[in-house]
Amino acid sequence: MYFVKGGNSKWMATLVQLAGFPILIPYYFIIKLKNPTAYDTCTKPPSVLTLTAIYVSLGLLMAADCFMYSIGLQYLPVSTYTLICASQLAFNSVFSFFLNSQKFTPFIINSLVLLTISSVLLVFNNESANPTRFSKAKYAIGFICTVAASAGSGLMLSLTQLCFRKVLKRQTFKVVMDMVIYQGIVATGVTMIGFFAGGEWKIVAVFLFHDKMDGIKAISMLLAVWGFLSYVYQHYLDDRKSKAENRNAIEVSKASNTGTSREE
Ligand SMILES: Nc1ncnc2[nH]cnc12
Repeated sequence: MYFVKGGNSKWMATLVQLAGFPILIPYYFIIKLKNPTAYDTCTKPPSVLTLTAIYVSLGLLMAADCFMYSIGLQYLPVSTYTLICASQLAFNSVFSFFLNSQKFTPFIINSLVLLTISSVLLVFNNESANPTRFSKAKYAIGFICTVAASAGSGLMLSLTQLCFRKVLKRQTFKVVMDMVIYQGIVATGVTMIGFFAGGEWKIVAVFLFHDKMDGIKAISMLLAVWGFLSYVYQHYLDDRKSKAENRNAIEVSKASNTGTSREE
């Protein structure tokens, strides 16, 4: 809406993607008062230097990512942009495979194939996509930036998970909230510097947008939704399996306890 109605500041568009994190701060303290054990940890935390390095690098990655999303939003129609963004699931799976040993099951592969096809279809669809607003070159820049941003999102999530596993070694409420808030502070701070240093002060308010939906976009959207559902279904199966395994483990441990007490 902002760009369609004449807004021109990429920094401003980036800022609105990032600046919402303070809404979590009251929740952070309310939970602390209500449930102090959510903050308990047994292991020694990493040094301040290590934590700072993690928050700053992930914060910078997040700011760069949102800036590229802003370029994509500026040069692409919203439906095209949104469909390309669906590829972040695929990127997330690939990075999770390499960084966090996530497995590729048939449902995940199905999801990846569909999401990739759905995004690739859009490359051939730039004729009808908002023909008057931007040139082919800008469409290409928007496309590349949105794909790069989607890859960046997948990378960022996988790196965050890697940090939780290998460096922070915990996933308590506090550790997760610290990550979200400090990463948000770094990303918002960097973006504000860019906004003021770049001199992009003038903001045009916008209220409405209209975006055409044609045949290829509809098919692309269908594939993206199908791919996404496949991905969600795999997670549902994983969740069910892990719950069943937990139940079995509890039953086995109960049975072995009963056996031991009878022998005694
Ligand atoms: N994951 C994401 N997808 C699309 N746009 C975004 N802006 C910030 N994060 C985003």
